[in-house]
Amino acid sequence: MILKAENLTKSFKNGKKEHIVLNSIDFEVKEGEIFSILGPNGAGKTTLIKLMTKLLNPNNGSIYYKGKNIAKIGEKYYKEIGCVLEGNRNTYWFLSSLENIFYFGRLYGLKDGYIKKKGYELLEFFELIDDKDKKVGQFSLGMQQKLSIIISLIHQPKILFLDEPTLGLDVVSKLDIIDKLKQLSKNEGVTIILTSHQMDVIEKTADRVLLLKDSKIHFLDTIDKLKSMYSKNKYLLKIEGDFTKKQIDKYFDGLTIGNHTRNESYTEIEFYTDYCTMQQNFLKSMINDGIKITEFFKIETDLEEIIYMFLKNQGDGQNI
Ligand SMILES: Nc1ncnc2c1ncn2[C@@H]1O[C@H](COP(=O)(O)OP(=O)(O)OP(=O)(O)O)[C@@H](O)[C@H]1O
Repeated sequence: MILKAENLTKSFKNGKKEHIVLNSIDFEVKEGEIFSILGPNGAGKTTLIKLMTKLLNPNNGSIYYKGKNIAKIGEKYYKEIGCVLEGNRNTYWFLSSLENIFYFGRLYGLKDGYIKKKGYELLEFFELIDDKDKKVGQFSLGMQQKLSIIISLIHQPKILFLDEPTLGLDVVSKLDIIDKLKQLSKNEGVTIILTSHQMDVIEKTADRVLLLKDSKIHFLDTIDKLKSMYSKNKYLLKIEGDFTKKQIDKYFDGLTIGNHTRNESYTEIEFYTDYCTMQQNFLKSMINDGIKITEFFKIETDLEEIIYMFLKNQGDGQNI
């Protein structure tokens, strides 16, 4: 475990009212993992990142880095972490990428020789080496984001915090950044803590996800666990000819019906069920009644759908 939050509470004053964003939450981040923070708009994801990077102080509770309270570590903590918050204010547009790297490297107190070596290494790794002398103002969004990440890695932090790292990026840039983050975590052992609203990014990167809602943690585990706990079996059945409403009611009695299409030549029905035996029984009786089934398969529920239903149901997973 590299980071631990204990009884963490953060509220903001909204006029005379106190708005509690995080209410006494506890969690641990494992060394080298990619840890994703999810939640609806305003859930407190950025606030949590700001608390972990000491840009904000909690009202209550503590965060421990390798067992030490970050409030007591002082400036040294910033040598252990790197951070890219949302937006492109992290770099200077009138400077080249290499000049930006030197500027920020020197702010960390690093020697020029080291900055050059590490800077070139990172520029190579992120495939920006050919653009080292180009002004950042001429960079695409994807290139700017890569440079921001390079800068946040120049002092070899143990933890990298990223707030919406792939926001606004095209598919290629997004996949490229995802690939680099995975390599950093798996090969270099960098712990990555990120927020994102893009479920494909979470699904491709995260070892574990923390789901925030209503100032509490509703889930903290792997995506597979989330899927196995909250995804219901969703199936599609296609049959020849028009299936009457009466027939649907007869055969699908007790099952949740999703989208369905009916026309003269075929009927397509999506339905949810948890019970294998029930499916088999109703399929059997359909076949016995001479109904011709042309397709029958399970539809994978994607993460976006699961999270949506999970949050809609207050995280209790009922009705999914
Ligand atoms: N400095 C601040 N002063 C007052 N309220 C704040 C401050 N920072 C955040 N908040 C409030 O705290 C809540 C959580 O904000 P935060 O930005 O952490 O949410 P988020 O989960 O990152 O949202 P989003 O997904 O929209 O980026 C919001 O209601 C926001 O208005």
